[in-house]
Amino acid sequence: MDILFVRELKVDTRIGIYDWEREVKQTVLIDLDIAADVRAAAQTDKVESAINYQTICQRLVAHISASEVELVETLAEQIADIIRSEFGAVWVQVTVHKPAAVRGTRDVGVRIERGNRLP
Ligand SMILES: Nc1nc2c(c(=O)[nH]1)N=C([C@H](O)[C@@H](O)CO)CN2
Repeated sequence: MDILFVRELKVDTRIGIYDWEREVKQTVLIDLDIAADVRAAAQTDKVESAINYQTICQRLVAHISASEVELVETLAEQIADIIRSEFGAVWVQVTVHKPAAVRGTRDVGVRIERGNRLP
C-alpha cells in the first residue's frame, strides 16, 4: 500500500488539563501517514483522482484551531475520524506532538493507528 504523508502541520489550539492551559493557545504539530493506492492519480496526473493532502490540511487546521480538548489522545482520535470518514482513507497513522509541554523534554505526544492497512 502506498502512503501519503504530512509532516509537522502546525496549529495553535487550546489544549491541556491544567487551568492555565485553558486560558492560552499552544502549538501542536501533526504528522499523518495515510494509506492510499496512488496508481489512479499517477496514471491520470489529476488531483481529482487523489486524496488531496492540501484539502486535508485545511480541514484539520479549521478543526484543530477551533477545538478545546484536554488530551492529545482526544485530538488524535478526532483527526483520525475526520481523515477516514471525510476523505475515505482505509488506514491512518496520526501523531500529535505537543512540543515543550513538559519541562526537560523536547517533545511529548501520542501516535495512533486506525483502520486496516491493506497489503
Ligand atoms: N497521556 C497524557 N498525559 C498528559 C496530557 C495528555 O494530553 N495526555 N497532558 C498533560 C498536560 O496538559 C501537559 O501537556 C502540560 O503540562 C499532562 N499529561
